[in-house]
Amino acid sequence: ASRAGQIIKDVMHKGNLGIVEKGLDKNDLQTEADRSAQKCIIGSLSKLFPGVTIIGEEGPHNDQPEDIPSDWIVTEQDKAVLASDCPNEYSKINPQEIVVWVDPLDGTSEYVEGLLDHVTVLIGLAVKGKTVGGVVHQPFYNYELDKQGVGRTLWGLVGLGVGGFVPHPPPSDKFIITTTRSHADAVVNKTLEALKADEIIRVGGAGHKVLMLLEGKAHAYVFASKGCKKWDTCGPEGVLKALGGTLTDIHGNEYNYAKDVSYPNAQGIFATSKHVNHSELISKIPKELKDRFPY
Ligand SMILES: Nc1ncnc2c1ncn2[C@@H]1O[C@H](COP(=O)(O)O)[C@@H](OP(=O)(O)O)[C@H]1O
Ligand SMILES: [Mg+2]
Ligand SMILES: [Mg+2]
Ligand SMILES: [Mg+2]
Repeated sequence: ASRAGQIIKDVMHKGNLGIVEKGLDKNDLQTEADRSAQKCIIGSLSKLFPGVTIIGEEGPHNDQPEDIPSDWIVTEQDKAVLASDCPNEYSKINPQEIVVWVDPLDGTSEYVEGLLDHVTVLIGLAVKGKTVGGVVHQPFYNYELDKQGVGRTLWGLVGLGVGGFVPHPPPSDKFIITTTRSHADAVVNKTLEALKADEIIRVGGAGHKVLMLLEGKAHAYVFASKGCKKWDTCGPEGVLKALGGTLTDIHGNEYNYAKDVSYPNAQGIFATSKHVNHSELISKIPKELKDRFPY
């Protein structure tokens, strides 16, 4: 994830983002950074873990090894994480039961607009369809103060814990929701109104919004839309879950991350930190809004 983050920075510094619109949707962009970062992550992981299914946002991985620059292929692993004991529940997993969901650049709209700290690299780990871990790398963390910064990498594994950041509870004297800044519609906004937050913070990226929960800047991430996909949520959910938080659809059901599922999170996103009563908050969404999902 951090090598991909460096590639994302290199593309920004070169200045030609190579933007294309995906399909017919002017709100769904892809840049050279999305494409190259995915080659780096999937090229590296598929070499290290050939039996594991890896699914990336930017399409199937058809590259031959010689098509990927050799310095994009990472073989070293994080010594600090590997020094931890692997929880027992993971000691007998077959590679066939694992799916890795890769969002090489989350927050592409914000990357293009220069809101650089909204950008993250997301790698999620699912076993038998359930999210068990994740990595959220923020390449431009603190970039306005620390121009030479290397970003930061947050990780979590259910049963082991989290690393790369200091968890923080949200304020107890007000209720804050974070949501999309670039993909809102009438249903998204009506759902937010029903929850009666004191403050709504609109920022880019599914990864960035889960960061806000991890660091106590918001109580809930609510997005009543089918726009997010499995690669947007698996990685962030892994870190959140490892810290006792919850990410579900707007009915309160967990998503299935097995390799044959459809990509859209068609029933919306509802995520809370462990300091919030998830089901009580979901019960505040009016039935007529919930009944619109999936749509
Ligand atoms: N209506 C929509 N169409 C396409 N993608 C959408 C979408 N709504 C949300 N997403 C995707 O979900 C992620 C989080 O969105 P948001 O920042 O609006 O909360 C973004 O991921 P990417 O930037 O990786 O594509 C975004 O593209
Ligand atoms: Mg995208
Ligand atoms: Mg994304
Ligand atoms: Mg993306």
